[in-house]
Amino acid sequence: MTDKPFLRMENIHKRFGDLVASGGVTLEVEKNEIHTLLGENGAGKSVLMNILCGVLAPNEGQIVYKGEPLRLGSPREAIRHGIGMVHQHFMLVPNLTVAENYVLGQGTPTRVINDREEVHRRIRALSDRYGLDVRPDALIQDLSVGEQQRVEILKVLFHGIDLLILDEPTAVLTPQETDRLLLLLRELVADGKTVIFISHKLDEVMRVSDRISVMRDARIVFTTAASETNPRELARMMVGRDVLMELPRAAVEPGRVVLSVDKLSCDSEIGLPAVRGVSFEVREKEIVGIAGVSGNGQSELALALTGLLPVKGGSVRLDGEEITGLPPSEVNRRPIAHIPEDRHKMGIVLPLPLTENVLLQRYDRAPFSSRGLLDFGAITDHTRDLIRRFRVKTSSENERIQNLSGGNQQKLVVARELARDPDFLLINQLTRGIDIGAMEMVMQEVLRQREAGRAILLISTELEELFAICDRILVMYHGELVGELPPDRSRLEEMGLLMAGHVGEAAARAVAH
Ligand SMILES: Nc1ncnc2c1ncn2[C@@H]1O[C@H](COP(=O)(O)OP(=O)(O)OP(=O)(O)O)[C@@H](O)[C@H]1O
Repeated sequence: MTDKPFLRMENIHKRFGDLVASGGVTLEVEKNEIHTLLGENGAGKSVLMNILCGVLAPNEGQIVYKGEPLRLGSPREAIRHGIGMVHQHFMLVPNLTVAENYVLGQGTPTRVINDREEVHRRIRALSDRYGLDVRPDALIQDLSVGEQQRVEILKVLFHGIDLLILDEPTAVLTPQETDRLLLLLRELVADGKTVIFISHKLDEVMRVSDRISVMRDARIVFTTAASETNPRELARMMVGRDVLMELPRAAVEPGRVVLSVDKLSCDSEIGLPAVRGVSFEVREKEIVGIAGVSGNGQSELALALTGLLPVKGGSVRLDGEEITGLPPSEVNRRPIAHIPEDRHKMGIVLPLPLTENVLLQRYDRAPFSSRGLLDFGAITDHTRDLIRRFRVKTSSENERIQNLSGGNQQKLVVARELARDPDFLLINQLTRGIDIGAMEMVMQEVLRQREAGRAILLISTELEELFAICDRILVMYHGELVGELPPDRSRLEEMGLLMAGHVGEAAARAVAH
């Protein structure tokens, strides 16, 4: 046993203009461990990992890997050294098969690339070994998010990696998929691999990690064995203060009905029944939650409410006006704000600066334009105000939004939508990718919207988020609303039963309350 670590990133500096993303980071990772990187949004976790996998070059510092200095010119070189990364946003080509995607990564010897049977055989063998359920000839576009995640992981294994980096792999997974992934990571480590894991979810970090390092302001400030810490200490190390999560809620009486949905039905994009006759109302000064395992019609419900998916039956009324089936451009003229599930697909335009992303769908409205002319002063002032209020980490309002960290992109989308002054606020996954300190701030902002009289529908797979801010929670299962519960943590078990479709059992538990 040598005392040299498996990996040492030493005094790593990375600057983008004036912005310091790594300010002299030193990180040591031992062979055969799961080492978690924690830190606030924009702390520099992804940048550091992008340096380790050859996507970015550091300005200073060195990497020593397996006792040798490592200089990487590209991800391909990193893969050749056995280092592979699964990024926050999947990098698969949707209209190619799994096997075709794998051989696109050129780290594989040419002989194998040319031998389709051999590629398929290796994929099947790895899939069987780790129970990944990946079919080599499946088209990526036909796979669920969880399946695509497994395809990404198997891709890295296919290239023979020893050090696997996963950047927020559980952000879009269901709790069941997360459990499965965490087990897989332990199996990989038992098989001699080493894992670096990034997540904002402290419970899973505590469950899976051997050691944990916390980044703050572009540096590592704390490294510990998981067995010697707890979520509270980790939160404090990340954010620099205690994080409460018990948010003060003003007692307000719900007012008039703002959104009224009656027997609404719609199909999914591939034509299967997704929402089956759901009815509910959302009133002023009320946050109504929709809980459910993802894939039970919640996404389609959000799209149907905003005109992005055709309605098959039923009606949607906003402020008493029938808006069922209106095209998105018309819905957008109504006082609705929408925080979408997938910010990259719907929330933002990556190559545009923050100012123009704030302006999306509002370029023809005061205060951003008057008499057909854009008022750049007003746009800049408004964007700066959002950046300040929501503590979005960016070098300036003119930065392209793609250069912001994932959590900071989400904060900007939330800030933009809350500032629209809507009557009805539709939120599908509020805190996806957001760190725990910012999560508290964002949830407080949503509560403020409630007090200001908005009607809010919060669709979420995060039960903690729903319990923290909702007034009542509806549970969706197989396209139907199967129950309603108060946001009372003692009813968690009932909620779990409803989410799994065990309506009768849940009703039996409810009698006990
Ligand atoms: N290509 C780039 N150009 C300019 N700035 C960048 C670029 N890439 C990253 N940054 C900046 O570097 C800082 C660190 O970003 P990074 O993505 O590493 O954060 P993170 O810790 O992974 O955050 P999150 O938890 O939100 O994913 C951020 O302020 C980000 O805006």
